[in-house]
Amino acid sequence: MVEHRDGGPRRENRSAGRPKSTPAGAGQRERARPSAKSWRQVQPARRAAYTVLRAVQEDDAYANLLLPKELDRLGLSGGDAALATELTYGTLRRLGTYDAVIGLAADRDPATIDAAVLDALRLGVHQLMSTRVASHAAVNESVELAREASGSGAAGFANAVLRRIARDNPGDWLTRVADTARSDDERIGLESSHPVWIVRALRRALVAEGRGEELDDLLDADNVSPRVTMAALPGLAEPDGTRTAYSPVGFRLRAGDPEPLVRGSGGTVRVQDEGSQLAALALTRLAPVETGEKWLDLCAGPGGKTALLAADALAHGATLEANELVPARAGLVRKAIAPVPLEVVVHERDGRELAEERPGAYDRILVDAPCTGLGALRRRPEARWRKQPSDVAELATVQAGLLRAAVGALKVGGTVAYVTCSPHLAETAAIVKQITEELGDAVEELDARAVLRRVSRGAIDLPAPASGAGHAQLWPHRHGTDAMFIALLRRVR
Ligand SMILES: C[S@@+](CC[C@H](N)C(=O)[O-])C[C@H]1O[C@@H](n2cnc3c(N)ncnc32)[C@H](O)[C@@H]1O
Repeated sequence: MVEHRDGGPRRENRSAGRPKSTPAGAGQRERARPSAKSWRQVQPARRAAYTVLRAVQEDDAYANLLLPKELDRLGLSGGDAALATELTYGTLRRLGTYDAVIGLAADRDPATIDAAVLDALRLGVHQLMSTRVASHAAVNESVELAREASGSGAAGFANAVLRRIARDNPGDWLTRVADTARSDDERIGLESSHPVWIVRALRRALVAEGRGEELDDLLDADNVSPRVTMAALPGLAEPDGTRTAYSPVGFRLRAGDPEPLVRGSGGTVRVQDEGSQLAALALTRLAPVETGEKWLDLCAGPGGKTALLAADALAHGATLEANELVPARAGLVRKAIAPVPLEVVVHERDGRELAEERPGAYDRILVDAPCTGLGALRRRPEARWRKQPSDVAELATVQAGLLRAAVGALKVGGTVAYVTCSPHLAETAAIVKQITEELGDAVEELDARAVLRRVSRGAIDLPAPASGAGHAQLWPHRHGTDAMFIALLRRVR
């Protein structure tokens, strides 16, 4: 039986506890610098992907931050860069399924396989099961990577496992993997490569709005790279491409790399998920802005939404302050808003303290709260394996504290937008319910879905939750956005 943590692959050092007598893959660790010959044998795109996989497993690196550096270091661009990206992201996303396949093909728990060899196997399995790469290339280069990592014994082991996997088609392996599941949720987790606790959390969120039947589509969407969406800062730039369906400032490039357009625009055009655009605009456009309104972005780093708030504040004569707990991220906020000619003070504080010190000060506050990020799994390929159910409870305390403090910092009649890029009910509806119950008739929840329908360029499918609450939930499979949650609370006394 393949061992999983909640259906996901184990992340502990896979060498630990490995039986000394196990054969190949296990280890003689004849690790040495790759020979000139082996450097020739492994394509740079595969080598880049493998390097990133290793760093993600060993150093807790983030693939989306490390991969561009690795591409740069190896001088990869165009098709090679695209291949390296697909191999890295695809392998990381599908790790749960691939480890289960490897466990069956090797007839041993993947946790007992040398970690560096296991990563080489995962890269090979991804190519065999999910790409059109020729199987001899997928097998040979992964075997070479295993050899470099752990010697000829490991190469023999990797060769045997990958050839066994290559013999049958991916559908057969998926059926075998599904047959190992002890429950329906575990089966769904293994097939879709999601930890079981995340499968359940996503299902609960969909069921809450009467759309439980969309779960498979959502899990599939998590395994596909999102299309790049751009935002044109209102009043400072115009959408320059195919317009997106919902955001009035969103568009897609006709083709190619967004970087030259971003640079050429002086930062007034930027890459931004359409859901993030809508979340910011739901606050700035929920009602006409009165000149002199005071706005605050309480959890601003790295500043994507701050830039949109700043542009709308500038256009309508409002003022804006921003705050971010982590100084390095506060620096990113300053950079993000630099293209907007508006004076914005960026505080570096715990948002709860900052807001508590300013009772009744603001007309509009954005609380884009720190969260598990379960709504952005498609763009953070390793995140699903890193997050733990215990993270949710810890974050919920901070989220409730930030929202409570933000409401206190509103003027009477002012509005806070509570936003997360997670659809987990404990981080979304439960936080809003807790704070509205706590504050009683001091706050009212506005109809965020109606606001979004007004802001949106086109019709937007936002079912009402059975609870009757006013929030809006966006979804990757339905809207093509990250799963952003948006609730609007108005202070009424
Ligand atoms: C979801 S991110 C915000 C994303 C940002 N609004 C954007 O669109 O680019 C949440 C941010 O809150 C920050 N944060 C975490 N705890 C905080 C706290 N207690 N007070 C203020 N900021 C906090 C995190 O460092 C993180 O940068």
